Amino acid sequence: MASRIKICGISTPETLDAVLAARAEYVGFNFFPPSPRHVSFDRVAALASRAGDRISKVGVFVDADDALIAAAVETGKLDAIQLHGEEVPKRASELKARFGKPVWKVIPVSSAADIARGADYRGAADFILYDAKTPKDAALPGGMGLRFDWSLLREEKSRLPWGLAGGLSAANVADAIAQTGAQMVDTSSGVETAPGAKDGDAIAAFCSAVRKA
Ligand SMILES: O=C(O)c1ccccc1N[C@@H]1O[C@H](COP(=O)(O)O)[C@@H](O)[C@H]1O
Repeated sequence: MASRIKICGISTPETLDAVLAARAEYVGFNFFPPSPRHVSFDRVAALASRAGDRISKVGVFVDADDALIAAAVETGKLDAIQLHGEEVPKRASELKARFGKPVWKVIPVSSAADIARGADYRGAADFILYDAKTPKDAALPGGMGLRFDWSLLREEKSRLPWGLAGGLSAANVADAIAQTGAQMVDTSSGVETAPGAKDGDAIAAFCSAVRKA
């Protein structure tokens, strides 16, 4: 079965239409203010209503408080909450209980020990997304086009559904799927011409490469 696809960091109607046309399963809206892909509430309301039920809408949060997540869930009509910060398992379970939405926990990876941390979220999160660890002094914890050593995923034992992110593009996603068997692949900067500027052709090429993989 083809891997599911998430295109993350969508902030314009034109690029949302490209994601819909390419039949990705998930679109990501970024609620981390320092990100070049951050969306305002006004904008996300318009995007959510344009998308309707044609795609699952995932909100990306970095150590956000409940008030921000509540406003985003409501305004962006979110179907899932992606935690891309240092949220511990207890925080993931609290958010799952409070909002009644699937919680995706991102695990930043640079070693086998990081992959093992996925199991800590059993019973707390619904889905694990393995992404490359960004440098300590980086402005963003994701969205930097960095890859990790995919062979580390051979040790994946969380027993949770999981996906792969980090430096994926149309050029390497088939190889990533072949090497890891990822059930879902997620990209942001790999379908851009500049940080935050998504490219419709690159989105289509990415989705096509996943389906051919
Ligand atoms: O994209 C961002 O700006 C971002 C900011 C803060 C947290 C997460 C962010 N993006 C996520 O990171 C992955 C990997 O990005 P990339 O493909 O390597 O550019 C992306 O899929 C988003 O889920």
